[in-house]
Amino acid sequence: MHMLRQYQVPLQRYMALMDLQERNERLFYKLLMDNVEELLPIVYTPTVGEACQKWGSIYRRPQGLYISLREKGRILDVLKNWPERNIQVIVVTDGERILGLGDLGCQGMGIPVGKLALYTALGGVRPSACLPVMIDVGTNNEKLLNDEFYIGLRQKRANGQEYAELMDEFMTAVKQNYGEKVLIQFEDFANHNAFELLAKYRRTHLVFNDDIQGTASVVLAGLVAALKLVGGTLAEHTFLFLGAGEAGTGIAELIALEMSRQTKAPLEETRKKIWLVDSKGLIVDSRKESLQHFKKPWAHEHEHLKGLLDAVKAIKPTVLIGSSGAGKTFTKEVIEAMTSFNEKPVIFALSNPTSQSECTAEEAYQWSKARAIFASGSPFDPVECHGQTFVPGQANNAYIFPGFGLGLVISGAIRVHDDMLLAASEALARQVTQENFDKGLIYPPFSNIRKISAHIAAEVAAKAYELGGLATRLPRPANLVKYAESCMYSPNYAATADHRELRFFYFFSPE
Ligand SMILES: O=C([O-])CC(=O)C(=O)O
Ligand SMILES: [Mg+2]
Repeated sequence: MHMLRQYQVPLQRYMALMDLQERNERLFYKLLMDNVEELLPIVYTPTVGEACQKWGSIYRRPQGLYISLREKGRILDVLKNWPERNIQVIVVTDGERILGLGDLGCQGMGIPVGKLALYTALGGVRPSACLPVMIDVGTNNEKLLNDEFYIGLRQKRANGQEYAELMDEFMTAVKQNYGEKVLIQFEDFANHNAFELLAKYRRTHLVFNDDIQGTASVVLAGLVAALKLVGGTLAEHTFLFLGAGEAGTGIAELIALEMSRQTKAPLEETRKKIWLVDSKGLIVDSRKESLQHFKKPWAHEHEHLKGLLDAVKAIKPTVLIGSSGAGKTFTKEVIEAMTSFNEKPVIFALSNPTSQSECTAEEAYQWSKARAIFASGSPFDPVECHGQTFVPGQANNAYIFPGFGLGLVISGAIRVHDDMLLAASEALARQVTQENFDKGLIYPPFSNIRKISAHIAAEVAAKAYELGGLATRLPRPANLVKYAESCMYSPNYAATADHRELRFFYFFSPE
């Protein structure tokens, strides 16, 4: 840590950490686990975003498996080249929508690498059981296509049938090579592919879309916790989203589902409490014909309004959620409007990395006269405002996916069910202590994440057992929290450490 801290530039810390991961994986994880709050912003958002933007020019080692269009027809062979056989979690991207940074092509590999580092550090999945995959179908990013250090295919993105066939070959090969209990996490695909891939493979594979489902679960947990501070039930609140893509519609649907469970009202009714704004304005019934299918359920009766501010003034939401990937869109006027009709406006600026955040923590607290309940996707430092210190929450799917995946792995689950997302969400919300609430926190600190993940894993596994046939690890362990904890990788040197590491250890140790 002393050496890392001497680097002033976050990207240099990132590179030093990636070198350490290659050189001494165990020490890398020990460091990450013991200093999670300090190192998360390096290994993960925001720094990982910058790393992806510069991936080609900081490249040292592959770190994961690159599968390109040129391997079409041979993907199974390519998978067999990966040195580890016993894979439990794959994070795969095609790089088309990396965080809120857009199409970064092959350089998006940084995201699967970072997510899987968190699977191990925060969720306790063994490092050797994690496989980062980049499906390289080209990029539409001109700057990258002309960049001498770009490492991917220099062509425009394949789409349509060619794309679908490549993905299908990959999905089939994964199941053939690793069996049906391997978890495939889709990450940072563009909207037009993300929804389709999830719908297509959720019935045949163990798949989880982190941007749709993970984000939904973490935000619902934060909202449930926020209700303790603002009062009322979910159904008594009105929600407005800026951004109607994977995150926005995913969160909206999970909120509607939870409302429907609580009030017994049908989904079509509970959805009406939720409004979405996209790049063309408020989503309303008169736009229905031209809307993409995942936006249609949110086209309620209302006159069409073009801007966010007009929508805020007309809908008067109690909760405002930014999920558009576009930074600086929660302006002073928008936050002041939210504050004019809410005692405590709930404001979530979810887009990543920090540069794409809809507003900063400081802006949210200043413009709301310190009344906002604020959370963001990327971390912000505590803010001094009106003589008080506010610690913003980090509504990031990193709270959910490591524990969620662990729960699937330890129960031997073969499918993901929406009820598991609600269970994960409840488990996370339950981990917020009175002490946290007293400080205005709606998420527990990341320093407790291993314990939080064990609880999430236990609830997800419990659901898998409850939902008959989804869990294949039998018999069901009696105490699932203890069982989850006992399964978690820890970076200690055990007596059975492999020879290479032992040699390394003895050579350098003074004894
Ligand atoms: O990676 C993150 O920090 C959260 C996420 O999934 C995204 O922004 O796409
Ligand atoms: Mg993502």
